[in-house]
Amino acid sequence: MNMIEVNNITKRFNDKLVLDNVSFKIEKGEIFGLLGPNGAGKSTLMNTIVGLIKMDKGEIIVGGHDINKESVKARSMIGLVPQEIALFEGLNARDNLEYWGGLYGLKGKLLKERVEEALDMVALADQGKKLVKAYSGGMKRRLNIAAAMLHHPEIIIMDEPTVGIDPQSRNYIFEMIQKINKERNTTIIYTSHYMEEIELLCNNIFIMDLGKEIAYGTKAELKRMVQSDKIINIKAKGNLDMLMLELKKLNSVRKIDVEENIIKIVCNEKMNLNQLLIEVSKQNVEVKNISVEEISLEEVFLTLTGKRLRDKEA
Ligand SMILES: Nc1ncnc2c1ncn2[C@@H]1O[C@H](COP(=O)(O)OP(=O)(O)OP(=O)(O)O)[C@@H](O)[C@H]1O
Repeated sequence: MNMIEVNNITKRFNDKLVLDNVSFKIEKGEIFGLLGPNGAGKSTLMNTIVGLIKMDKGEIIVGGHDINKESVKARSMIGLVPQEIALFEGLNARDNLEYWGGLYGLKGKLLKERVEEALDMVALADQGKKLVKAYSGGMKRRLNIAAAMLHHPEIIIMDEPTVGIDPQSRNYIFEMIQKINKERNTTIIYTSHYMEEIELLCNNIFIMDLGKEIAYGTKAELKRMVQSDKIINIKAKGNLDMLMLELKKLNSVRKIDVEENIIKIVCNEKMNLNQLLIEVSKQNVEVKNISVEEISLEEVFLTLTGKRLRDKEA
């Protein structure tokens, strides 16, 4: 069953096209990864799915409900964890969650139970009485996630939940996502510009940049798109610029970079190692080491877009 259908969404801010005919489907119980560099349009897309931003064209169906026509029903199925922390610093964690639970219509014993359950889920049960202003950034983010799950939504959307947090909180968040997905079959949309997080958590992946689909499919399918590619690393000393110029002339070379003393060559299946070695031996370089690597999602992105995923903190 499709939990979310995004059909041909287009959105402009003034004259700027921010979402360009985006479409995908997410099945119930999937952990769906939305990956793209800063400014790709991820937050705009998430906010459109929850109905906070109106699309110019297209259609979004959440659990069978059109977000424009049956917005209350559609929105009630979603717990959104926004990028910005939405907590009262002067209240403790429990009081914050009680406030949010109240907004979802929870009260009395059920509200108390859900608050304890959510605190437990994000491993903050023993910190519930602490004022939020005394929390670390990672703890705040975990509490923010707890707030989004109080009403047991069928879908949780997390907009870059691990930006700028400590590794321990990041691990708690990963464990929590996997647990809630396994135990409650919650559908998760996880947006990130960290390739390794998407690779670890998600079954299906949508890669976007500049508002457009770059690639969409399972991890295996995405890797298969550039499957015949391999990466050859040559560690060498000497005139590497000259060597790179010569190697670029080979038809089988798709991309070539140099970092310190290592030349990294992304090449297709036509690459003949002998030919490569002949080219290398013609140049005035001393080869220290040659190795062949398996392709990663980072390389898939790089090969498809010609760009490295920019890091938020960079
Ligand atoms: N309210 C707005 N008005 C005008 N332009 C906007 C608005 N919101 C977003 N944009 C622009 O739309 C583009 C996509 O932004 P968006 O925040 O959706 O990207 P993102 O992939 O979530 O990036 P990040 O990882 O930095 O959060 C950017 O160029 C941004 O400047």
